[in-house]
Amino acid sequence: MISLDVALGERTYPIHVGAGLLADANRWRTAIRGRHVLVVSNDTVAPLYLAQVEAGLGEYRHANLVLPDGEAHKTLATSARVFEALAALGANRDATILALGGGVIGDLAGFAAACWMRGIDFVQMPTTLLAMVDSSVGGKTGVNLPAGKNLVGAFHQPRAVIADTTTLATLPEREYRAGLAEVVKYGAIGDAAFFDWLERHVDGLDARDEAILAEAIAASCRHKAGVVARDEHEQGERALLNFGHTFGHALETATGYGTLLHGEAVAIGMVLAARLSADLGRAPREDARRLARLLAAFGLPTAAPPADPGRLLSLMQLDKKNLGGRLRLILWRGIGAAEIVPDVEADAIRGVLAPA
Ligand SMILES: NC(=O)c1ccc[n+]([C@@H]2O[C@H](COP(=O)([O-])OP(=O)(O)OC[C@H]3O[C@@H](n4cnc5c(N)ncnc54)[C@H](O)[C@@H]3O)[C@@H](O)[C@H]2O)c1
Ligand SMILES: O=C(O)C(=O)C[C@@H](O)[C@H](O)[C@H](O)COP(=O)(O)O
Ligand SMILES: [Zn+2]
Repeated sequence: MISLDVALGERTYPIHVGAGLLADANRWRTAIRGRHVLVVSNDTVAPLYLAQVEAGLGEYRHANLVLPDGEAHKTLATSARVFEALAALGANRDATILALGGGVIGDLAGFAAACWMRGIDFVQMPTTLLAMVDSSVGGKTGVNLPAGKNLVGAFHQPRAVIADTTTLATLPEREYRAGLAEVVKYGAIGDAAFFDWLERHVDGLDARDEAILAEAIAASCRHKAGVVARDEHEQGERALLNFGHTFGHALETATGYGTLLHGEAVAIGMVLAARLSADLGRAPREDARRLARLLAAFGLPTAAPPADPGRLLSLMQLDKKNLGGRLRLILWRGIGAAEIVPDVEADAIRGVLAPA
């Protein structure tokens, strides 16, 4: 097992990554402070893993809420179902939500935890690669609106992250590959040596080699934990974690949530951001090609599906990073170096959005 902390003073919390952790209730029960526990999961994950979690909940007053699966359900309406379940359980301020699932469940259950009685504890129990390396860490919680991704949300840190890597055995191939996109992101934005390492370990990661995968998850969590500890509320450096996301979120919204997986949209978004950086003379074009090659080697898409560039641009205009009506994007200086660019010309963006 690998353990590391997200260092946030009194709110510091552990990330545990290892095989069999869901069944090891002693590991995660210490994160539960009160008597009431609501387990939030979905109808794909619950049949696989809920029993293991329930077995560890002996003396707690607990209930389960099993939601329909899918990004299309990461909505305000679904959060209302979590609030209703908390009310039915009689959950007070010392209640804890256990979020058992991928990033959709983590974001949604975390958002409900941030809102219920103005904030209760929650524990992230990620079961996808993407959730283990990214969404379970850092306290960004929220839901989508038809107008855009994650437009309603709160920063609310979990009490612990329990990543049981045995759950990855049942993760479908396409979802696994989508998780690799966020792993590549860490190398692309801030760690050229890690990027090189990923290039050398494509086969091992493809094969889900246990040791190589554990190293990739640990490295990703270390990156994210470091950034979050230094800039919890995205006043600066944390925005770099959004590399590829302004494009990616616009594509997810434009194509209807769930058509493109988040990781796939981010893969395409990173390629577009890298190409835009090269067009603007900020990054070597060969680095942009190298990034696209690595993503393609992981079986990820690198070109946008048909979508109206005007609509994409208007969706990008509602991105949370924009200030003063200006498009503020995460661009690139090349492998291992991303940067915040405060005022990117719409015409330059149109250039990379235009169908090839
Ligand atoms: N909060 C953050 O910092 C952050 C970071 C990255 C992504 N996100 C969000 O995370 C979401 C994407 O998360 P995701 O990629 O985990 O998608 P997801 O939660 O939809 O899970 C992917 C699919 O895998 C299934 N699944 C989950 N675990 C499984 C398992 N062990 N075995 C079999 N099937 C399993 C799910 O039911 C779902 O069908 C997006 O909404 C994205 O915006 C948030
Ligand atoms: O943790 C962060 O900060 C990130 O940006 C991580 C992203 O991978 C993630 O998709 C996040 O949900 C995007 O946040 P948003 O602020 O753009 O909605
Ligand atoms: Zn992301």
